[in-house]
Amino acid sequence: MPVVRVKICGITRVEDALVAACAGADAIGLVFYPKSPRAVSIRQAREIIEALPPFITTVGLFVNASRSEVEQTLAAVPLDLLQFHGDETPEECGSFARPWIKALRVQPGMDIAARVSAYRGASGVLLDSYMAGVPGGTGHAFDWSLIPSGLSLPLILAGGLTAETVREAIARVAPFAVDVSGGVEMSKGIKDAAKVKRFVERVRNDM
Ligand SMILES: O=C(O)c1ccccc1NCC(=O)[C@H](O)[C@H](O)COP(=O)(O)O
Repeated sequence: MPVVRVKICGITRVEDALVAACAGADAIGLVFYPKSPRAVSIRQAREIIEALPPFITTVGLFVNASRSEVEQTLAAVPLDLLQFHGDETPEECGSFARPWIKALRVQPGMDIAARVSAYRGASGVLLDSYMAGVPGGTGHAFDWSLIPSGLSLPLILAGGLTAETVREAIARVAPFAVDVSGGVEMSKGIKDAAKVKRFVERVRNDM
């Protein structure tokens, strides 16, 4: 069975980043979207990244941010990968000389394969739940049967995953990686160490 990578998104505290790293997560997500309850400042982001051990990918998440906002963040924070979670075009996403992934929010009737193909410069595509007025971190799953097979980019599955559902999700969707936020929290932006550990264990199929 191929290894499924794990990203723990919406990290706001050094201790939660360390829990994720020690649990075996491959990546952490830092939300640079001021309206999010999980938003981090430049200073917070730097402190979190400086505390990390090596080999953990740091992902900066943006929602329709201006070019200068992204550039200022990149100049101050050592991010490995950008995640665009809004209406950014492929050209905008690819204009920062940094690897990037694009989040798409799945709705019935959407031509997922065509939307994914449009972002061909991406390192991967993250499929997330659609909820009107909420750009991400909804805590809700979407209908995985809508995902076509043979997508042209590595698939990162997100949306309402928990330790209880992630094995079924992997079995049904066979993603390259899974992404979780709300399912490993005790409150918005505050991760629950036991849930983080359990989630990663379940992905690794250790328990
Ligand atoms: O977390 C947020 O508040 C957020 C706000 C705006 C855009 C994206 C956001 N989060 C993205 C994620 O945390 C995940 O990539 C994904 O949406 C899964 O979240 P969840 O359903 O809570 O597991």
